[in-house]
Amino acid sequence: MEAKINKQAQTIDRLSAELDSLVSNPQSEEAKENSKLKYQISQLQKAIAEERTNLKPLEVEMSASILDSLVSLFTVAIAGAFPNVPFIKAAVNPTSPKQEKFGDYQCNSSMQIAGMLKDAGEKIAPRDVAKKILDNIPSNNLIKETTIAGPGFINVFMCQKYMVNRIGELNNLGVQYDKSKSRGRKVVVDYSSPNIAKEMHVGHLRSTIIGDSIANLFEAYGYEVLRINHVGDWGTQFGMLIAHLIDLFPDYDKNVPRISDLQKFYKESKKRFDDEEDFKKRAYENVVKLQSHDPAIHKAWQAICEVSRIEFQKVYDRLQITGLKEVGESFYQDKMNAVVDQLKKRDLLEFDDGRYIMWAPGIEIPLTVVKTGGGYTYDTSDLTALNYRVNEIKGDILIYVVDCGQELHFRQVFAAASKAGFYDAAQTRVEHAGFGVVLGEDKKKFKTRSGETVRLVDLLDEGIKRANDQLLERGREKELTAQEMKDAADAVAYGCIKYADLKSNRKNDYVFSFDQMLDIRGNTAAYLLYQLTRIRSVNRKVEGKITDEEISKIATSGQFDLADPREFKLAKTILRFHEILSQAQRDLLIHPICEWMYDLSNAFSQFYDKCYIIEKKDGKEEIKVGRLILASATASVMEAAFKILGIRTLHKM
Ligand SMILES: NC(=[NH2+])NCCC[C@H](N)C(=O)O
Repeated sequence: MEAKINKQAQTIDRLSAELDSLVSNPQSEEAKENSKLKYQISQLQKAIAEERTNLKPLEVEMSASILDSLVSLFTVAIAGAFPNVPFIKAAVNPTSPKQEKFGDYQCNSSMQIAGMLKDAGEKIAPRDVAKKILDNIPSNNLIKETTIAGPGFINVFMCQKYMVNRIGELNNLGVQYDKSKSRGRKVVVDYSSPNIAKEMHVGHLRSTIIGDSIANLFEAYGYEVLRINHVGDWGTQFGMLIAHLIDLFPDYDKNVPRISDLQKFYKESKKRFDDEEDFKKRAYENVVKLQSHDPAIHKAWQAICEVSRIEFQKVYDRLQITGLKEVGESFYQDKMNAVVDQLKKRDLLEFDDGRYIMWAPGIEIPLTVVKTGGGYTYDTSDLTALNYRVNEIKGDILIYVVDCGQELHFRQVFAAASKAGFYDAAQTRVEHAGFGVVLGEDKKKFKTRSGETVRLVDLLDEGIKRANDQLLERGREKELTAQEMKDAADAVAYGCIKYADLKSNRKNDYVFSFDQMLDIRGNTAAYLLYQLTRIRSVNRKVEGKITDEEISKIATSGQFDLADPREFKLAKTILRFHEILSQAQRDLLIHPICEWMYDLSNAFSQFYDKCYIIEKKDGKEEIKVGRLILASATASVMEAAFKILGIRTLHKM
């Protein structure tokens, strides 16, 4: 019985998440008009309602995310107030800065419920709906007060005592992540994934940066995260690369070939392939030999992979990307036969002009599973990889951080895999987290002045140079040691490159601009890292005047208040941490974390300008301990957020 309820609860969660992402997906704003989407939404609502009716009574689920807790409280209240309404999840949002005087959060479900009641023939004004909802709010320690505004909005004011306790806890324990939902669950994140023997380009940089922070996010909440580098290390192009390698480096199996420029090597091979008949023939033979594991040819292939790997690793080392495990396309070679056999057995493949294709439900273009001549494709290897990740690795969540250009490919693969029974969407969350292309400041494809692809190492070098120049401009070499200067330049350069990417909605194209990303006055890592050093230095003001123990005692007892509106605002922003991260896990969008960090830093500045840590009263100094606690809580959540973004913080800069 318990297990059944759990499963239903999970189904509701999943459906709600699907619904939320349909409704909140910014790109689908116009598409909302789209009747297909509307239908989907109403079907989802119905499905949720059905699950709900089997699952009574609803229970309040309080969590570290204040928003999620409020949603739960209101959801329960609505179910209690209107047991016959086919139930929806309460719509609660934090109020915008302009509306803050009307409340901290707002629930606007009353109108919708009144509409649903009206459809069912019952007339009741939204404001009366709101009253009834409020009568049914379960007792809790979160809400201080509520008001009904306008046509039936419910404004929620947060309880200060609750906030004080949570801030005190942050001071004493640091950020705590609720791991109850992640226990024993695995997340597979496929990211970076460059191609062997080709230059790793800015697209792979995006994938690396975004993928790494998605992986960090799930890991923070206790999931077992597998970071998979699905490198393109297989395919017919290796035939020609191997032929060229054998000609140029006959001792390839003894010494790592010194190919300094793989791009050039690739181009040379291609040219010979196109021009020389004999070379072409050898290239084809190599493909066959590679597939049949001919030892010498296999070694040549490995040598080429090794050269690439060394190049990739340079980028990973500099960006401090760790834990990324290479499981490339070649890994699935021997597993593809079995998958194709299964598909054939289930009669899912269609013979079409020499090749085997597979139609996936709802998708106009079929997958090519077997090429004319028997070879496999990118579709085949991804179907196989998905099957492996679900059924061998036992992943519960699969995430593919790959450019939006491959959106159709992933829709095909996911739909086909589900049709083939490789996974059940009710059990396994499988998502393509796509991202847009990188543009230069001229809004054209990102290239060097001479039109070449930008080498990532060069790009990173330039970042370091610019960050260093900036530090010199600010005269920092007078304060910092040589090592501190180097650390600062590294952290600022890589931090800024990462942050600039992460702060824009990944689905959009993104303009790469060093000037913007390094601007110490803008919403950049440079600015935020600097803010963090300031926040951390607050303690210095009271050095020798109060001990950490005394501070933590006050934090524990909750004997401080948030009387000044700037203190209150800062506390409220700090406490949105888990709400923001919970949404990020739902949407796989990182930019709201950056927006929140910027808000947090602004809230801190406003607080710090007006709320003095030491106040003079009748000629006596009074230490405002609550303010110290607020500053330390700010630093804790900010550091935690930087960690998730994969950005190293500094003590001095
Ligand atoms: N499972 C995957 N298909 N992952 C992404 C691979 C990306 C591919 N190597 C590329 O550079 O475009």
